[in-house]
Amino acid sequence: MPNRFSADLDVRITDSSLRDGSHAKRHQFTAAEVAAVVAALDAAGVPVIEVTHGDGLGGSSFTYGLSRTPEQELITVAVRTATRARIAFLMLPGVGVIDDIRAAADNGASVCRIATHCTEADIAVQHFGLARERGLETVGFLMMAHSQPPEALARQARIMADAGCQCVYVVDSAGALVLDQTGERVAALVAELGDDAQVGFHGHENLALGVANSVLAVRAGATQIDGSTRRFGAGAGNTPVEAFVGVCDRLGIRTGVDFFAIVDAAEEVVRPAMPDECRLDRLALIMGYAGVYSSFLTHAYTLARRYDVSGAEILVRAGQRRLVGGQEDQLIDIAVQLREEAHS
Ligand SMILES: CC[C@H](O)CC(=O)C(=O)O
Ligand SMILES: [Mn+2]
Repeated sequence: MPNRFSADLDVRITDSSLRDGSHAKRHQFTAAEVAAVVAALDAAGVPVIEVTHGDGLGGSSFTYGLSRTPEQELITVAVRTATRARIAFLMLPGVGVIDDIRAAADNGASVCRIATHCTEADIAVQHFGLARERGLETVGFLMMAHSQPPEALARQARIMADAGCQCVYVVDSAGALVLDQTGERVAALVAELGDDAQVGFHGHENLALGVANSVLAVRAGATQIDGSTRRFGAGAGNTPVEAFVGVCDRLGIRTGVDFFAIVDAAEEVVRPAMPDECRLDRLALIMGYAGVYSSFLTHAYTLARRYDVSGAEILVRAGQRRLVGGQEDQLIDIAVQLREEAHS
């Protein structure tokens, strides 16, 4: 397997349970839960662990959901707990501000991941610049990557790489990419970026393809893969790290993560921190099928109850409106509209 970036690993895994899982947890992590999960993942050899509000730095708000514990406190606890793993944070320009990056760096996080909708890479330019100035490793997230063809994504990846991004991710926010569609997008980025930046893949389980899509991403040249232990993430959850590690072991792809240790961590440490299993239920499947942003799931459940309308219908209409991350307030509009239609 070609690997241009590391002698020891074919793929570097980033565990997103403590960031993407924040959506499923409605942002209610305690410092003790973060310490326990980081200790277990670190001991299993997970090289990078992401810790932030689900919507990234600055996400704690009425629109996205208030955090129980300030995210900078969680980052600090994670940094203090990890012995080998690097701690990453996510930020969406506009949800967070540049001072949030400075604070995360001051608190010891060392991987800065900047996420934009996959047609809007240019809004991240100053953030990559600052992160590199601060000596942070940089990662770019092109979200909702199913919605653009490979060539368009590659052009956006180029913008990120030119701004100082060291690894651009194809982010399947809706869990909507199907097998070769993943490989084609990753391959387009690899061809565009060459030695200028690595390529990564972040999958969701809404069509039950997280592991398969991730393997195809690796075969197409991705060298960084995201997952969440026990699938703890938005929608039906993320690519399960423990299953991906097991599959990689079987395929001879070196991840550096101990399969049995991560399986134990999933069962004994991560599961107890989860409010429920992340399920491939009706709403999650609809998200994958209709191409809807995974983090809309908890909002759809809440609004369906509040307005006594169908959560499935909210998500179908969100797909028809082609809503992107950050447009959570439009879900309220859809729910109100459904309510009015039901009573007219
Ligand atoms: C709100 C940010 C979002 O959850 C990032 C992400 O993980 C994705 O788009 O899948
Ligand atoms: Mn995600």
